[in-house]
Amino acid sequence: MNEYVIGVDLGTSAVKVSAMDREGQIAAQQSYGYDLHQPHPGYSEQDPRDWLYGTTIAMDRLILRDGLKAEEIKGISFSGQMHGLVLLDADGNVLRPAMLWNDTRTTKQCQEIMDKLGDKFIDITGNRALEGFTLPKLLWVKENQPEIWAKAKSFLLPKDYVRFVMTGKQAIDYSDATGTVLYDIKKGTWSKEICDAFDIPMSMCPPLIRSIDEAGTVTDNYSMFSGLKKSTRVFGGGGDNACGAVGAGILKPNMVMSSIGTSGVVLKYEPDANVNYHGALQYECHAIPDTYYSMGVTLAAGHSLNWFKHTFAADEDFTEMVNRAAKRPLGANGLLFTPYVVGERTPYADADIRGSFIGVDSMQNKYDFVRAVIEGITFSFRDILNIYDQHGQDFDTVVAIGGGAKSDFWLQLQANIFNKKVVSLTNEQGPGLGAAMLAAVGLGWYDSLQDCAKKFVHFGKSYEPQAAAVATYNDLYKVYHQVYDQTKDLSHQLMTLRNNWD
Ligand SMILES: Nc1ncnc2c1ncn2[C@@H]1O[C@H](COP(=O)(O)OP(=O)(O)O)[C@@H](O)[C@H]1O
Ligand SMILES: O=C(CO)[C@@H](O)[C@H](O)COP(=O)(O)O
Repeated sequence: MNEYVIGVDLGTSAVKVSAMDREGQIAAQQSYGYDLHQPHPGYSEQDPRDWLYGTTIAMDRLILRDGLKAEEIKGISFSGQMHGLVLLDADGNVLRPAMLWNDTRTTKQCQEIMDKLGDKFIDITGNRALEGFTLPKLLWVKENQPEIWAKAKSFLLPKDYVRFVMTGKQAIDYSDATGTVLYDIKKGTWSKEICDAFDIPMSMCPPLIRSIDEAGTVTDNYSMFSGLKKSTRVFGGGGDNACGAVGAGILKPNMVMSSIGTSGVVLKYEPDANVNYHGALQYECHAIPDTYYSMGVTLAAGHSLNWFKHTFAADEDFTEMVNRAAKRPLGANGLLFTPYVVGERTPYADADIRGSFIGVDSMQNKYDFVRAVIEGITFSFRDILNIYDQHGQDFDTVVAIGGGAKSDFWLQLQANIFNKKVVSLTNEQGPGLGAAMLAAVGLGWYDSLQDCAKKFVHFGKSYEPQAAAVATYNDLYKVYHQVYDQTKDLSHQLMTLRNNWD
């Protein structure tokens, strides 16, 4: 009999499920898309039921369309979009739409957190309070929706909610717990000090589990709807970037990952909890037990390109649009784009900054604009790499994952803008692959994630920096780097006007 593990990658644009055999070969994949709701500037929400339906339908299709037998599915684990607040009542019902990682309505609450605890907050959590994180969202609900807050008994993160419905048990894994900023990174527990400071009952924080720990088995109900066997073992899983890093083989300090999904991420493996970037980068528990990672996040990486496509090239094929942009000259005929279309997180924690095109010229065409968007997103990653440079961190290889890594052009562009070797994976399902590996190790198929990586992770093509392009992009980056400072006052004035119109 064949035996499979399933990695569920609960992304922002879609859920992708991948079935893998013991040798790390992909047996089948399915995905299901869902909407993002942005009812006001800075708001970003999804209905947790959409994640649930999407995951169940995708899982059903693995069985009905791809012919996997339910009894062959031995284990399931998750990779989830991080930080999103799913608020539950005493019976485990969802109380309001989930507030996502790119929801930036909580600037006031972040300020209050930092005013009250300051550096102590960074010491405890490893992070500054930023709008996307879960604690400020809890405080926002408490302040603005007291009738909902009164019913709230616990909270979960996105993938933990899907796992809860699957198994009937609530838990959060350590890699996602750090992203709540309610977690004490040195003690390895929920922080009583932070909960007390902001009057969050400790009882709201669910039990903590490791990414490779068994969280339960499939409930009667979920078995009936999904076609999964009740004996299927379900493992903790991790935040999407931790899982992406596992699936990309980022298992030692000299390697860095770049991920172009809805968000953009530059991530580095860290062996212990003592490295201090003073909040300039996020610091999180890894999905590999007792290890950590740091990262910087561009809020709208793939999201900027998707926005441009929906708005100006809705009828075009995505790949064709990117291929046409690749044929435009380096630097898009003098057009620069900053990807701050939903505000920014790293290096500018600024909810009110907005994107701009600088250098618009009547000789440019639509594909210069697409190219400028792609180049601008990649320059924003270089801003993050600069922070690592400033902290004396050195590495020579970047492993690229995410939807953006499907494009040869974008992979080469990363090598040229970063001036580093960029390596792709033979299958770019980084986070889903990482999630499947967590289930494989949880089941005992492998002794460790490092062992599992030897079978499951396969590096693909390498992209070396091209000297002439590197020089051109160095010059352009010097201009790009000034755009934030020179446009922030204008963006803030516009945001004040918009808020008055609402
Ligand atoms: N062929 C392609 N070329 C370049 N970028 C792509 C391509 N296909 C998808 N993308 C980008 O990848 C992003 C989706 O990446 P993915 O890792 O699936 O996101 P998420 O996990 O956030 O749902 C999209 O926002 C899109 O901009
Ligand atoms: O906020 C973060 C990390 O801190 C994001 O990376 C989210 O975890 C969403 O990821 P994608 O949907 O872009 O994969």
